[in-house]
Amino acid sequence: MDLVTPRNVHYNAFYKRSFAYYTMKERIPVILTQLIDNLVRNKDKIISEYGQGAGEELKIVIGEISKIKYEVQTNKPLQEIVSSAPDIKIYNDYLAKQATDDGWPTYFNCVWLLAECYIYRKLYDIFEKTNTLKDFDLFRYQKELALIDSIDSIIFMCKSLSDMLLNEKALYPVKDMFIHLLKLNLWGNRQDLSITNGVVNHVTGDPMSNLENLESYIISDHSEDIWSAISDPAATSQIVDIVLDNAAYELYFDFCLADYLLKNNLASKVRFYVKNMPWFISDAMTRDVNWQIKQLRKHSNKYVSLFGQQWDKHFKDGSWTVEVEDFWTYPLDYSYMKCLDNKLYRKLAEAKLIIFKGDLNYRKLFGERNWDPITPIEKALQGFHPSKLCTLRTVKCDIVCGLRDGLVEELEAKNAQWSYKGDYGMIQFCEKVEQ
Ligand SMILES: O=P(O)(O)OC[C@H]1O[C@](O)(CO)[C@@H](O)[C@@H]1O
Ligand SMILES: [Mn+2]
Repeated sequence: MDLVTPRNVHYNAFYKRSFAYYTMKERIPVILTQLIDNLVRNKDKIISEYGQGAGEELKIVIGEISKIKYEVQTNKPLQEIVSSAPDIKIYNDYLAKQATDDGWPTYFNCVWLLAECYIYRKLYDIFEKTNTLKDFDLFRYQKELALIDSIDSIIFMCKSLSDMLLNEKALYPVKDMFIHLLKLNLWGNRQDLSITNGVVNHVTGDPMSNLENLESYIISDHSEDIWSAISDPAATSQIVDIVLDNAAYELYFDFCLADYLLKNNLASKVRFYVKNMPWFISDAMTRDVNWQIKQLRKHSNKYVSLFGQQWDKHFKDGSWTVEVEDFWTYPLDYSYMKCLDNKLYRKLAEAKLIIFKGDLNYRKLFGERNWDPITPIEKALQGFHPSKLCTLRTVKCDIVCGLRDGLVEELEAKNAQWSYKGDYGMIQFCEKVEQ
């Protein structure tokens, strides 16, 4: 039995020495069990909001989630999804494409990205098929709790940034502060809820004070190149696109970075791309963005509420927008975008810089293959070059590229599972490559 994913091949839970295997074997069953527990625990709350009929439908929903768990644990084939939702054809066609002479893909013998996305898509499908719970976001309570549980750190940050972002007093040279904010933003990605299997961490302390200690954990740092791109006086576009990842703590830092871009004329418009369905537990949807702005705006701490008001204004006057696109919840890596969603590809091409947040975006950018870690980023993007782009990602799985020769071996010698916990960060940049 092969244990290790061959070079350049897609990750797949078939290879036991991979995070894909660990995800299917250990993480997904725990995540699904916790989901069921949460639904049972919040049953009364859900019924009070969605009506009596929701009580009966919750039982069906719970049965369906248990069925997915059973099918993962017994390595069943990923069946076609029966639904008229427009993205389902993409799923079913891609599933059919993965079928081999050995048969249909199964959870433990399938491209990892497809298997994991399929589970989240199936979960949404269960709710879509109800009468009363179509709009219910099964991860909503966890996302909301995540903001409440990180508010201490957010208060610290709002106070520290108030001179610069509320009163427009320069504290540092523009470039230095941009790079600080980039790094704070990177570490915000540690707080995703799927790596903790849905458990919300209490985040405390001043994030600024820890920044220096974390410097040695950044294993690839192209901050200088990102600065050059964002401050390029010859740039013809003043749009910056942020392909969001997680709501709550991470989203707070996305707002800080975006505000800084506006304040310093590094952008005149920031477009935030959200998910169109509940996704990988903590990923931000439109509702999460609106809810978060509202919570900040009405917070009792004066700095927090001033920021909330300012950001609300950015959305109201159109300098910030929330963009909903279907592609982000397809089971496909980004090399498919140009062909499959050329409109989105061209939209991204309007940006001066595209910022991709988080681990899942990293997997999708680089095709989720077992690259030699020194593979140049340009190559690993496999033709995805809509504009200048960067990724801010804490490492939560084995996919890496663009690293210095020998680095991964050094990290592995320290801890064989160095890449699994989000301890390390990567800030990588790629120029637009003309094709
Ligand atoms: O929120 P992020 O940073 O995309 O992280 C979530 C990802 O990390 C993992 O836990 C490991 O890659 C995946 O399950 C998931 O894709
Ligand atoms: Mn996420």
